[in-house]
Amino acid sequence: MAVVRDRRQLNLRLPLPEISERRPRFPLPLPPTNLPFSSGATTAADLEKIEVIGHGNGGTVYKVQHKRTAANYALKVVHGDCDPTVRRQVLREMEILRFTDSPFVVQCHGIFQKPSGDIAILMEYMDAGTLKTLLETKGTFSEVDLAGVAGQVLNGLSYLHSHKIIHRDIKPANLLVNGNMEVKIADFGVSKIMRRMLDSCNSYVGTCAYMSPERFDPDSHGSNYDGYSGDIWSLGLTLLELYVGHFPLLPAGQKPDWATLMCAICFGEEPALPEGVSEEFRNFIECCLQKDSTKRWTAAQLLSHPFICKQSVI
Ligand SMILES: Nc1ncnc2c1ncn2[C@@H]1O[C@H](COP(=O)(O)OP(=O)(O)OP(=O)(O)O)[C@@H](O)[C@H]1O
Repeated sequence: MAVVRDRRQLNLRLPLPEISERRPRFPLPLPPTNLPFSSGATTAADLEKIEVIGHGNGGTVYKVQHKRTAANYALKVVHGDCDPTVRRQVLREMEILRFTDSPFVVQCHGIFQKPSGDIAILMEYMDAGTLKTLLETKGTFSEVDLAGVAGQVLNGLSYLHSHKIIHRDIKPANLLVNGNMEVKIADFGVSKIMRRMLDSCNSYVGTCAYMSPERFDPDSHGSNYDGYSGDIWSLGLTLLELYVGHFPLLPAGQKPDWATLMCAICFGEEPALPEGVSEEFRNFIECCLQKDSTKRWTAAQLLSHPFICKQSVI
């Protein structure tokens, strides 16, 4: 991780990706404009760094406060001289975040670039951490809580998939939570925008523990799988992990190495739920974790599953 320098003089002149033939043609809404940073005259000097939230592959995320409004935000800062792969991931994340506008996807409030090339993405601040940290600090989730989580993530995935965006890295650490227990999808560094109907989605990116069998071993599952169903597999594993308290394809405490994961995901039994769970939850998880991706339900279909619908009418 590169040393973090002072970036108070960031300005708002970011050369956003060129409109080209390969840009998506779908009418994604632009981010809302009623933001404290919508004026080109505003600089990142208006933000005060409060603390470091965490470090990722791509840089450092700070909690910052807007001096005039006292509103809190998260600022992800990435060095201009970072590894080219990391830079590509940040640009991809920017490209997606600046277009998406859903209550179930973390909101982007602005993008800054320094002449040095350092980039900063200003996002809404999710003050309760991630589903991973909640699992670690508060323990496993009840079925009722999981139905709430699943409904929100499915709404986010349904939005993304309807705009031809595949997340490709759904896991507890990439689902942010705020104090109202609102869950939002974040971290689009390895996502893919399906620009044309025939785009294939078989590249090996994302966290392999949550990868679907067809992504792990595309040759055995046909090389042109659509990718959307891979997000559903990852969601199923995520929910199961939040329920049982450990990565569900391996015994508790076992560290997953690549070969063990490959065997568990591609050749192991379909992940099973423990005794005592409701029939709705068991069936919901089965709909997500079908090894045959063509049998997996879509995000839109899962939103009508009794496990989700039953909870929303209680
Ligand atoms: N909008 C946000 N609000 C609150 N915390 C955030 C926000 N965005 C990211 N974080 C937190 O900041 C930390 C670093 O995030 P970042 O996205 O840079 O890396 P990562 O997801 O941990 O790892 P990587 O991107 O390398 O997979 C994580 O703990 C993440 O949960």
